Amino acid sequence: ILGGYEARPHLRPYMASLQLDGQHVCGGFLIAEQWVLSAAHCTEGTNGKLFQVLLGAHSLTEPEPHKRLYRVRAQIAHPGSNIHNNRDDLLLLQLEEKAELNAHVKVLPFQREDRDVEADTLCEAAGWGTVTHSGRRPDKLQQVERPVISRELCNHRTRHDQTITEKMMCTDSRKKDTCKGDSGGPLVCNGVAEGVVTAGSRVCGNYKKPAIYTRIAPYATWIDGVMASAAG
Ligand SMILES: NCc1cccc(Nc2n[nH]c3ncnc(Nc4cccc(O)c4)c23)c1
Repeated sequence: ILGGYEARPHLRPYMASLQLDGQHVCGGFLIAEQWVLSAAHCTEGTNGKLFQVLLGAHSLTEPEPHKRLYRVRAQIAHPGSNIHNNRDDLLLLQLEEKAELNAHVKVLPFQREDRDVEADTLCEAAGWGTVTHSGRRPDKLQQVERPVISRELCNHRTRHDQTITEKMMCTDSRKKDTCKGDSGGPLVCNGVAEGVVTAGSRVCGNYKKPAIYTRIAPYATWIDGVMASAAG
């Protein structure tokens, strides 16, 4: 997160850190007791290795009550996701067991009504992604508030030039923005997860490249289907 600030500890008890060999790679969030939603692009370069999921954390390194690392039973990327574009950039992770819910570990509801969030709506992104252009990584969860911009503006030829589909949304990226390692985290508007951070052009903090999110509502049926079929 560029231009943000340290989150109030455990005020975002749904936040997950997707880790490989103890290293934060991507964000994610708890959508059900045994399921975390993140971004398919997060599996790039992981060589098919399964993530471990850190829940209940504020600091990535300090011991904290209710902080716990979960093994992953399955990672299911949306069938439409691919390395060449940002379309269908969603990843479902089934935890080895149900997460123990408490004050620091909670499920975040996601939007099921497929209607665009109005432009200028203030939403929040949070993550343990880089906090400087030189790539400094924070130990504690960061957050930033960003206004939604219209798809029309985001698709302008000087911005993302007609690549933003009706299954994506954008926020202004002037100075305050998501960045490397924030992918997979939720964009929360009025307490509901409306989008999942996708890297897009990978540019951070430049108003010419607004931040892009995969809207969740269009994928509610897919998400429910995967969770139902793997249940049991
Ligand atoms: N703001 C959109 C967004 C959301 C999520 C991730 C991203 N960026 C990135 N995702 N993956 C990356 N691998 C390498 N570099 C990256 N961005 C980068 C790194 C240093 C300085 C800088 O200005 C930008 C990214 C960008």
